[in-house]
Amino acid sequence: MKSDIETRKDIEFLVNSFYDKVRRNPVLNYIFEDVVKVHWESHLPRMYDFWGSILLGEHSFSGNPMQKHVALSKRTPLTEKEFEEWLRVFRETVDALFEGRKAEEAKTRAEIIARLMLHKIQSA
Ligand code: HEM
Repeated sequence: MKSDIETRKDIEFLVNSFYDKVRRNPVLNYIFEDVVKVHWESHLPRMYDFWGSILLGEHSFSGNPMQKHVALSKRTPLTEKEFEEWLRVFRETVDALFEGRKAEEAKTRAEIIARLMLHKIQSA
């Protein structure tokens, strides 16, 4: 049986596994590699902090993801298609690795945030 997301190590495993898949994903990869040329060494720790704050109450993340993604959408299309694919890969990653209340919460929170982001992008 799989266990739930409980520790910072679990968060790191989830985030690393998710972005391993994103980096092999034809819909999403070019945004990270070609449009933004993401520095993975700094992006991944920010994402550990983001999810650690949401799921473990860490208070380690400070930033403005909404504003960042609105700005990103001016450089490359971020539509329902990209968000659906992001969520599909995220759900698939969570379900492959974890099971439990926090795992469910991760998927629900991702969906709520994605919906809000898309709404902000469409009304920007
Ligand atoms: C179409 C879907 C998405 C794409 C293509 C995308 C892409 C990106 C990119 C390229 C960055 C910038 C990395 C950098 O500058 O180093 C970023 C940052 C980030 N993304 Fe997304 N993202 C998507 C959806 C989401 C969703 C749904 C969430 C939350 C559930 C999220 C959370 C974040 C956070 C927290 C950051 C860091 C912001 C910061 O550094 O202040 N993203 N994303």
